[in-house]
Amino acid sequence: MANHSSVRQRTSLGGGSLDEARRRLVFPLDYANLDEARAAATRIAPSIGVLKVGLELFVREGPRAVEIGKSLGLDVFLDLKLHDIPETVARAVAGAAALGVRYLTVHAAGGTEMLRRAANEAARSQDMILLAVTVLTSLDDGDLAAQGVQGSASEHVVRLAQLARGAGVHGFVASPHEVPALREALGRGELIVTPGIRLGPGAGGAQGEDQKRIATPSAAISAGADLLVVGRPIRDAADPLTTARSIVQEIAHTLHPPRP
Ligand SMILES: O=c1ccn([C@@H]2O[C@H](COP(=O)(O)O)[C@@H](O)[C@H]2O)c(=O)[nH]1
Repeated sequence: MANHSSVRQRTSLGGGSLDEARRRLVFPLDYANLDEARAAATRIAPSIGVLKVGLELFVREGPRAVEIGKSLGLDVFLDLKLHDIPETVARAVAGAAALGVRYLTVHAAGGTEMLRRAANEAARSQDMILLAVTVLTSLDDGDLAAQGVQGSASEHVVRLAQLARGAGVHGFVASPHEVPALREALGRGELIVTPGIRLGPGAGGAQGEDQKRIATPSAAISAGADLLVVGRPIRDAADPLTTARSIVQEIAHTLHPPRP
């Protein structure tokens, strides 16, 4: 099992300003087929650190989607959000490790035994980092109340992250809003990944699409996030590469503000 601080260290997020910022940007290959995904990945590759393969592409194309990132020399994040009985999840984690992915997600809500089996299986692979998805960024306090969850999304995120850490998971997916509470509860050594990133002033409310807990890249970095997942703001931009580059600049300036 990975030790307390090693997961964040293993991502090597330090280094030069622009290169460090680039390595923190995760681009989801949310495309309908391999050709579209490969074309987009090839175009955007110089400005990102990680390619994320999610349900849409993996369900259609399977492991060939993972090969896109590997062939471009990028870390691959397999975002399958596994949530099933412990035996089934453990065997799926072993399968993902065999594909050579760097990151893999499971749902923290799967419970202690499922998380423990997943973490043990992930630890067999030297390179794979298991991430526990806490509360999806598309949910807010009202959605959680409708599911019978007591308290705020932030409280639930911390509760689930603590459960996952107790089971041996040291990386977490949450919205930028919960990062300060997670850092306070878990310390600096854990890896925190934040989707729900939106650009510009609209990030305060209007431009979230189905995302409900959103923030700008600079707000996420200031809050203490390690990796930022930015999908549609790049994918659907008129010029995706320029948009990705400007996000990298924003991350770099937030990490290392220019001296006055
Ligand atoms: O809580 C979560 C967990 C995962 N995601 C994934 O991140 C991207 C976000 O895409 P956008 O287009 O930037 O909204 C997407 O692949 C999700 O499956 C998430 O959004 N929230």
